[in-house]
Amino acid sequence: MLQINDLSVNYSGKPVVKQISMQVKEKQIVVIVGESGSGKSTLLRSIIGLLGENGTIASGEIMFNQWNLRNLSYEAFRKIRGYDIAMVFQNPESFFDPTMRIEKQFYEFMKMHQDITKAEARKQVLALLTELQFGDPARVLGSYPFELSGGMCQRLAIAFAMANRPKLMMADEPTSALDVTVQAEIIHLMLQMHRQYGTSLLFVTHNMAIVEKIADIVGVMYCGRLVEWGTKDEVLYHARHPYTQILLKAVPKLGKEMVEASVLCENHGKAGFKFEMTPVAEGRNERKYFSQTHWALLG
Ligand SMILES: Nc1ncnc2c1ncn2[C@@H]1O[C@H](COP(=O)(O)OP(=O)(O)OP(=O)(O)O)[C@@H](O)[C@H]1O
Repeated sequence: MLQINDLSVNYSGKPVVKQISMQVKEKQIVVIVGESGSGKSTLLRSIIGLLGENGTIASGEIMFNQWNLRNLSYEAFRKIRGYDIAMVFQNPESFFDPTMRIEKQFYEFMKMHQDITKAEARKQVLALLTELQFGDPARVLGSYPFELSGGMCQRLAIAFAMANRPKLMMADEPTSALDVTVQAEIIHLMLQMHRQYGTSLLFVTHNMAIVEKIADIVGVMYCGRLVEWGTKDEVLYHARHPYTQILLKAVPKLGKEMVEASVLCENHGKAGFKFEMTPVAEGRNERKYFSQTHWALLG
């Protein structure tokens, strides 16, 4: 679905993303990790065509289905953005227009891509929010962004991104500005979208717990390069690049002193998340131990 070949990106002539090749297949979840400043956000922004004034694609191609996104006109790109490819950003509050009620913002967005009436948009959005277990969707639609919490705004931003049922949803650290319980809710919501609609996800995070929880494929960026690429198990348990090995070692140590957490995340929505902490016995299955412990770091 998304195929990137030999992509290099500069800011004011300075290389920031260097010769990256990667792909996201249908219904796949790809997670990109890497140190701060390694170019993760720039990679996502170049895909969606939002590099800003001083950013340029120096070489390479970005194929999305039949389109080479580099060659598209502004108008053609605008049609794909928000319809076939959607993006969720880090700070939910800045995503919405503070002067407009949420309902109007959904309508304005949806009518950019669909021939739709206000009433039909409202019906569809109410159905979507109900499906996503928003309590009192009508009240949410009637609110201004400042009347909603950061977590609610981010969940809405995801619903917003899903309003046109994109094939690919990209998310740039969508949880880092939120508290840990809400972080878990956001991940749960994205997984729900993925399962329900088969939406592919391309996700940037610093949080290895999220990698362990959701990734099919993991890419590791270092100094603008994609230095590791493979299935989650390949990267987490058989990392080849020294940077990945260091990154994994830097994750809070898995020792006897750590606790295991049973995360009842599938029950989320009604009762919220619960973390049940019990001591870990020595010799326990390492994979399960890793997964649950790290996921617990979210909470
Ligand atoms: N608009 C810009 N103009 C000039 N340099 C920029 C711009 N945006 C980012 N950079 C620089 O490009 C490099 C890559 O930034 P980018 O935000 O893509 O990294 P990142 O891996 O997403 O980092 P983080 O994890 O901290 O968000 C950094 O050195 C950053 O300072």
